[in-house]
Amino acid sequence: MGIEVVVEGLTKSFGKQSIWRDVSLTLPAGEVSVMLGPSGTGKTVFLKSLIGLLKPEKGRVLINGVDMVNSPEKDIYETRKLFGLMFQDGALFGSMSLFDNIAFPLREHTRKKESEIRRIVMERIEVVGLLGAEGKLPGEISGGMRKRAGLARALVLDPQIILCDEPDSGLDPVRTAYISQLLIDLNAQLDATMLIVTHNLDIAATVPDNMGMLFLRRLVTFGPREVLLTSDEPVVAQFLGGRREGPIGMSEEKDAATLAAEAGALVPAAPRVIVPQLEPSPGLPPRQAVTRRRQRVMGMIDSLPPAARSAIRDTYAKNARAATLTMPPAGSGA
Ligand SMILES: Nc1ncnc2c1ncn2[C@@H]1O[C@H](COP(=O)(O)OP(=O)(O)OP(=O)(O)O)[C@@H](O)[C@H]1O
Repeated sequence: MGIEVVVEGLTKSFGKQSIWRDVSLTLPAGEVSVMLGPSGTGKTVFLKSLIGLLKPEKGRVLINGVDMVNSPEKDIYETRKLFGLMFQDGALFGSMSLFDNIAFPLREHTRKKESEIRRIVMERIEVVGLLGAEGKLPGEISGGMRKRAGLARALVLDPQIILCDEPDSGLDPVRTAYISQLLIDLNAQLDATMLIVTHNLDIAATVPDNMGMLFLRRLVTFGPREVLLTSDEPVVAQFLGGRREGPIGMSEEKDAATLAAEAGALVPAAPRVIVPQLEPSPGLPPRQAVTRRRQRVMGMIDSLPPAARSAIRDTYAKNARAATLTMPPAGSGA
């Protein structure tokens, strides 16, 4: 099963530029979480801080008792092996075939024989739907295929925590839908803890168990997906509605005068509908995170805002009805 990641009071700046302050959240073990946020709010910096590649000035990132900010470098290095990372552009070596790219972490970090490496690499290539393309160079395939190759490479060391930085960037809506399904399928197969950074509203609406949003140097919210999807915080509503009206401007933050002018002319946003979360593809095992998440969320339900509470109760009631409908009738012998 995936491992819980506990982030406490994380604060990061570059020189005088503050990126975010006092970020605290827990990525529940084996669940899928999404971090949203306008461009430049430090989502990639957050991912890099989780694996100890960037050092926040304050706070802790606890994984199996190791603090990825303050522990000795050798402990951080060892713990980093639990992660699989998928970068925005796939980050593949241009002169190596897809096979060699995907085999790279195994050749670099393990002493496995070439035959064993071949078995693992081909298995991962099959999982991401790239069978037949293993001999190609990254320059000879599409952006979507490069992303999937990047994902296959992130999977070869059997990661327990998977971080994906904008898995949808540069993809058309159909390819993005495939990537969304692939992420859910991977979660069903590996039961790994996953954090996906994205701007994509379809991924946000259909993939995660939990969602958070970074804006104006702080974590606006993080929790069960229903909390963000029903939130009436102006910044969340604007982002999820994909609207120009609201606190997010072209250069992140609008000035007070523009906001006041907009407030007068604001058309009420359409009510948001919560679409069902994706299920694993037929033939795959159910996601183990589902039962754990349900227990966890029902345990905290009284502390959530009323709109989120009723959305969660609705979702679980619908799931229960669906489960009853698919049960064979009593006495049918099926
Ligand atoms: N190594 C670095 N040194 C200095 N500044 C940096 C460094 N890495 C990132 N930054 C700055 O931190 C800010 C946040 O960058 P980041 O890439 O994390 O944003 P993001 O939310 O992932 O954006 P996008 O959605 O556009 O990818 C930017 O202003 C960027 O210039």
